[in-house]
Amino acid sequence: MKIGLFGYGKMGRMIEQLAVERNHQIVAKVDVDTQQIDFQSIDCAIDFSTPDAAFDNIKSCIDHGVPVVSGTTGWLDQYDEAVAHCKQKNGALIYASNFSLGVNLFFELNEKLAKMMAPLENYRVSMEEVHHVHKLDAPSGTAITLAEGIIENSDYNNWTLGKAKETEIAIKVKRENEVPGTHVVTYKSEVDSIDIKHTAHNRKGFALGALIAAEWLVGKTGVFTMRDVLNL
Ligand SMILES: NC(=O)C1=CN([C@@H]2O[C@H](COP(=O)(O)OP(=O)(O)OC[C@H]3O[C@@H](n4cnc5c(N)ncnc54)[C@H](O)[C@@H]3O)[C@@H](O)[C@H]2O)C=CC1
Ligand SMILES: O=C(O)C1=N[C@H](C(=O)O)C[C@H](O)C1
Repeated sequence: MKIGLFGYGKMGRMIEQLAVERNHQIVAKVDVDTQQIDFQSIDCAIDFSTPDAAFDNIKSCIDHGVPVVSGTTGWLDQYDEAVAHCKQKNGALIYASNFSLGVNLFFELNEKLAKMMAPLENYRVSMEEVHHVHKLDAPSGTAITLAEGIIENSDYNNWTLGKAKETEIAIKVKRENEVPGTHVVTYKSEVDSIDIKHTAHNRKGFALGALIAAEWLVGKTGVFTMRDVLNL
């Protein structure tokens, strides 16, 4: 497959490395200073850029008939517009806040646990996410997906970075050194706590998941999630 990388930073470079191992070709490396893009040469675009660049990148790929795998976080206020645009143009799009296979299993576990905990009034849920100091957005996209998974399966109705009201999930954000990404969901009562935790040891899992999504997406039209890709 001929891949166009949109964003040639930490993730773009990691995807390049794994893509070559999987016999793909990188035909475009688009970054902030790129002037011209040969869309016709691209079978699938993979966008790991910045919150303010992602939507325009996705839109122009769709406008040029190029399927897009989007991993950039922090742009979701424009997600519905991207979905509508993709459907209108008969394009192909997958967004995931986290492409790692482990995290996608963690998302499923989180929803199941939320359902089990919902009737137990003695427990309160909270979350913590830890990332490297270069990260532009907070909370992480993954933390937002986890919070949404709890909200869909319980009486909680919102998340907050501040002091949580009765129906809100408190998310604590930490930025430390070069941490690739750690997420913890905690249910705490007076007598005990239940924690579920995912720790990324490096960026390979994110990159592999994005490549698997790209391989799956080519030849399809529509808006998809990693649930579709992994058949969860
Ligand atoms: N969904 C997932 O599995 C994961 C998502 N991410 C997200 O991916 C994004 C990128 O992460 P990193 O590679 O660590 O960041 P990075 O800062 O290392 O790379 C981002 C790159 O995008 C470039 N860029 C800026 N404007 C651009 C534009 N208009 N078009 C194309 N490129 C542009 C920057 O110059 C930089 O090289 C972040 O939003 C991060 O949260 C990161 C890891 C996993
Ligand atoms: O910026 C990162 O590095 C990461 N971003 C994603 C997020 O916001 O959840 C995924 C992963 O945690 C790494």
